[in-house]
Amino acid sequence: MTIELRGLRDKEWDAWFAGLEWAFGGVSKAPEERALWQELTEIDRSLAAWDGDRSVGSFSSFSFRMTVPGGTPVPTAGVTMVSVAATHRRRGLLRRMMRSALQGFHEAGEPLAALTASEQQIYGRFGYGVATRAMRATIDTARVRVAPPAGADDLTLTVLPPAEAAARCEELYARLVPTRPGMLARQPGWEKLPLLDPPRERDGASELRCVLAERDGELLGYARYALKPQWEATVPDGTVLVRDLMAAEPAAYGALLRFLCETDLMSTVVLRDRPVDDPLLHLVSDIRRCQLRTIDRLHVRTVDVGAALAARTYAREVDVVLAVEDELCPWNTGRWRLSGGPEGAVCERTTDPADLSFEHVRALGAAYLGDASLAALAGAGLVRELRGGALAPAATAFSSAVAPWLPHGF
Ligand SMILES: CC(=O)SCCNC(=O)CCNC(=O)[C@H](O)C(C)(C)COP(=O)(O)OP(=O)(O)OC[C@H]1O[C@@H](n2cnc3c(N)ncnc32)[C@H](O)[C@@H]1OP(=O)(O)O
Repeated sequence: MTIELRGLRDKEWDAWFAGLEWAFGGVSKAPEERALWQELTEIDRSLAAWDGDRSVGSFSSFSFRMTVPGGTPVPTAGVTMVSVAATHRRRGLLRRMMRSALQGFHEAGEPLAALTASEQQIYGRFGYGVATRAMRATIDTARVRVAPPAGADDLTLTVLPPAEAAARCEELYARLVPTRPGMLARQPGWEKLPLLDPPRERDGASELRCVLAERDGELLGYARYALKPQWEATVPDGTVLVRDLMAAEPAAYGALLRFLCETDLMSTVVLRDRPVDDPLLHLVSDIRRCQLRTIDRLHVRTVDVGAALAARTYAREVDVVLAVEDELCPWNTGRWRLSGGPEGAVCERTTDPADLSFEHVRALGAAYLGDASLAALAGAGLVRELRGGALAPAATAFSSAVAPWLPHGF
């Protein structure tokens, strides 16, 4: 039977989203979360696959602006809500939707696409590389101390319901977005995402709380967290579950981490979605008792190689010819001269011989925000040095002083 692929219509959203929920295990989202995803869905960027009157595939994207090295926000298609019904899987439906979407992003002038994946192994074949990683720390606070931060004496900490502080937290978040490649500027509606706290999903934990760090009334950091009390016989053994922690200065960061780690009756603090260069690595007394784990987070695809490479800056002067092969986005295939440095760059087609070859376009996505080093990618055979001496300076140029980071999925 022929599967019809077409744009989603408003009135079809429920059936379309129900198909997505079923593909993700069949548990419906809590009503408030479902309502938020409906509000956030950009209908005109959503694809639906129909087998007769049955919705058998979903695909959407958000019109994000992502911080790239240099701090500029760049239009980025945030691929999301991807599913194919179990009855129709592995017949190329996702590939069809992806091809059609990438063509659309290209025509709309969005040089980048990005996603957070349900399974890491799905998207490399479509040219997405792992561009940011997320660190999780499970801190044994009975053994681990956080040193008192310098400059924190005049900070005030206040705990209150997250909704009461939401507007001020969003303001601080917006100030921090340009400071890390990978961060996404939040559009209207997105500020509700970190506040979602459906009671049925708390699994024995408290409702969310927000702790603010302020100096003379100025907000310098915040953390949103829940407490999960537990007792081992008569010994308190609770957990602090940290949803997010953002700080504009080291003293505020240190004060918040110390506050969370010193919560009475709690013996574990779990921080998820931290950058891989999180300051906690240097503040805790015993890193081995923090059970660090790193996973892939943001997968990035260069939809338009020339525009994408020209949109970021480079850590040092670079003048290099890159050879790219791109089956899914054939407009990228060819040779590109990238020249520029810390102030900006241009990237144009050339017929000059290539210095570096990207054996798979996903390597370009992995290196784009500065997380994966070109040298490491070359070590894995994904980048090839065609002119001796070209790799090392290009690897330095692509690097980022701070680890790229996205503190949430979408
Ligand atoms: C950004 C996001 O929204 S992430 C969410 C992704 N969705 C889910 O995980 C929900 C559950 N899974 C599904 O709905 C489906 O299995 C999907 C969407 C992942 C895949 O859809 P399909 O239509 O089966 O994929 P399609 O047939 O186009 O496969 C294309 C290729 O990807 C491979 N592939 C697809 N899914 C997977 C997977 N989960 N693991 C490994 N390989 C996969 C296929 O084998 C095929 O490989 P090939 O190019 O070598 O032939």
